[in-house]
Amino acid sequence: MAAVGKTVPKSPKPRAGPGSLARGWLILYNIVLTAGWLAVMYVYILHVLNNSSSPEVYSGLYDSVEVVLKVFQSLALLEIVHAALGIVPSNVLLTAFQVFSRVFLVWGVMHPFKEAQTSLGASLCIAAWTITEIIRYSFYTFALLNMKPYILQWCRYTFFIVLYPIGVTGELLAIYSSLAPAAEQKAFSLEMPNPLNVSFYYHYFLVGVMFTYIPIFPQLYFHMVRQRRKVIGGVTKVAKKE
Ligand SMILES: CCCCCCCCCCCCC/C=C/C(=O)SCCNC(=O)CCNC(=O)[C@H](O)C(C)(C)COP(=O)(O)OP(=O)(O)OC[C@H]1O[C@@H](n2cnc3c(N)ncnc32)[C@H](O)[C@@H]1OP(=O)(O)O
Repeated sequence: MAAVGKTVPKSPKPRAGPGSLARGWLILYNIVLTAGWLAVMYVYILHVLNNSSSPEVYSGLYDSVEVVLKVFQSLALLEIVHAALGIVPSNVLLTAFQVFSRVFLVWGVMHPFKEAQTSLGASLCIAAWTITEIIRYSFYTFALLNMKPYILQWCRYTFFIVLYPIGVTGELLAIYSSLAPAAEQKAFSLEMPNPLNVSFYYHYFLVGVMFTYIPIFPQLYFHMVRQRRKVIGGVTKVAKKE
């Protein structure tokens, strides 16, 4: 019997899922993105198998995956839209940091600079992104279909522990490889004198981006640690008999 005067803890309200139109869209989106990243993985593995004994094994990898990578990494921008519209309960800011950093790597670092394309960093981060995204989008698809295979859920909330550091190391190495060519070519830079009376040096901007990883990466990482605790790491509370 509940004691008089004692407050009974409220159980959290179950969160409403997306409406049927949004749900249909998300299922389609997640299936397409799973297929896209599977295609990246297929091309990646094929490239490695065909070049296993040559230095091209990592230096030529970007050329092989370029088109599929660009398409499917860019489609991730829709994730920010999903979070902003509230059709998925993700944090908009964290999602934006996560997606922008990758889209920026693809279009602002690898696309313009051969040195970044052929760096070890590029193949490291592309491998980490690919494994993460195949698991993540397929997990979301199953979840929307009211199925949550435990193995997939476990991978979704565990692999990041090693894949995040690998991905970030790869990204930083790729940006680092682009610094010298960016400075040399004065790429995307604006020198004085000019009518706007401002100067902009892209290689300094790239250095600035590298520094932003210091405050932002731990936030993303510990967000995932909290998600892991919430989803698979919870302690089962046994109700005490009074
Ligand atoms: C000029 C620009 C410069 C920018 C500079 C920025 C610097 C940034 C530095 C940081 C660098 C990071 C680099 C990243 C590298 C890598 O990715 S390496 C590979 C390893 N990576 C990972 O493992 C990624 C892990 N991160 C994420 O998954 C996300 O990005 C996240 C935003 C951090 C995840 O958060 P969240 O959305 O909260 O996670 P979930 O638990 O999965 O989802 C919460 C709920 O939302 C539902 N949901 C989300 N998306 C979908 C979807 N597409 N479809 C359906 N449902 C979705 C999900 O199911 C959850 O719902 P509930 O179960 O009901 O809670």
